[in-house]
Amino acid sequence: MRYLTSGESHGPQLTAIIEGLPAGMPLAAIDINSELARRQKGHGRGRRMQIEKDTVQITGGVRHGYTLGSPVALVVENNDWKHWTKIMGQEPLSPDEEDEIKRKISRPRPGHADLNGALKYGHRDMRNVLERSSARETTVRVAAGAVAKKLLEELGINIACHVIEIGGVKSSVREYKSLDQLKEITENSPVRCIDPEAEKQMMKAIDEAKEQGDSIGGIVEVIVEGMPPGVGSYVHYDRKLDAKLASGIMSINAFKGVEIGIGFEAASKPGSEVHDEIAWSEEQGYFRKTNRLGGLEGGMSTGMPIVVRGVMKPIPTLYKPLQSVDIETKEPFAASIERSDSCAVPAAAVVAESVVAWELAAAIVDQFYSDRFEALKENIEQQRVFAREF
Ligand SMILES: Cc1cc2nc3c(=O)[nH]c(=O)nc-3n(C[C@H](O)[C@H](O)[C@H](O)COP(=O)(O)O)c2cc1C
Ligand SMILES: C=C(O[C@@H]1CC(C(=O)O)=C[C@@H](OP(=O)(O)O)[C@H]1O)C(=O)O
Repeated sequence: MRYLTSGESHGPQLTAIIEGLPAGMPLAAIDINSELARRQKGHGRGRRMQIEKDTVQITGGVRHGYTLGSPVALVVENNDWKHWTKIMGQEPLSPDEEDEIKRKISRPRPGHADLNGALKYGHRDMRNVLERSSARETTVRVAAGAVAKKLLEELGINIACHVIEIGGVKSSVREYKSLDQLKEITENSPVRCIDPEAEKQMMKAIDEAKEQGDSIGGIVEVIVEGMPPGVGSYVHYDRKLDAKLASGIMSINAFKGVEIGIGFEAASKPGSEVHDEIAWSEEQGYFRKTNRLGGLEGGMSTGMPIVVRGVMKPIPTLYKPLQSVDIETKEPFAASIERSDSCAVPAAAVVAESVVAWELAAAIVDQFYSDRFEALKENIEQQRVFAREF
């Protein structure tokens, strides 16, 4: 199963085409719209999020609320597009507008894709780079992830996310009764954090960064319950499930690191405090007494909760810009300022949840017979029974 996306940040729409979904899976726009709305929330977002009200149109692959097995096409229109038709070259310019509107972006922002993209594709107007390198594209990645989440949900697999650090403020509440409880709390938190004290400090840190024309990053965590054991494989590098999850997280704009389970902490601990002892019970079959390795061993799911974290760097566009060089004059200049978020970690948590959902759903669809959704459901149930009785 795979998908591609198309569309510019200020173009008319974003599109995703998903190939390889089973036939007969229930799917409605409402399943996707709720996820799009989650991605738009979060303290620290810029004005763009007030302009957009992201909603999806399913323009292919679904009939009477069920997938057909043909490619599923998802479209999200950009409300902001109507303000950009001239800049994006879709409307003729009058001679007195030419100079003003065709003005090139020539001062690359450190940390964004501007300069590398210009050097790669030869664009002297770096708007041609930023339009596609913008995280606006994560809208349709979340739409594709919502389809994956629907598939997982139907198979009894539950997924959630939360923010565990922003600008150095750490959440110290790491216990929760259930994933559903975690979801309920984070949906009501402006920073998607389950620690009310840390939540206040995180919001303060975001406001301070904004006031100072600066930006801050953070760490998000995704948890998945109900994965059957044995998804992925140890036999080849490109079938390892942990590698796929890491690649998915690293593909999100501004993500610079990934951890699975205790992650980097494993470096300083003895093996006896890292590996999870194996146990067995009649009702559960095999299980681990702890879950320090985050539900993955040997590139495969263990059946324990999958725990993946990702670190997001601070947003590169700064209202108090860093020094850069104008590519036309080669003179030093302050980097250009585009309207920007000051912190997008809460939104990025939803993106991380979506990419994890996608990678897990794709691994399942690729591993089990999945032309017919009902058959896939039976196969997953059989795998659970097989593992329990093994
Ligand atoms: C949800 C989200 C929102 C973002 N918003 C902005 C923004 O408003 N301004 C900005 O400069 N970068 C923003 N970024 C980060 C850039 O898109 C990212 O840094 C850029 O694409 C360069 O890629 P890299 O950081 O992965 O190297 C955002 C990222 C995410 C995930
Ligand atoms: C549009 C979104 O995020 C954008 C990501 C982004 C960037 O450079 O990555 C820059 C900003 O774009 P704009 O200049 O249009 O406000 C953000 O708003 C979104 O998340 O939907």
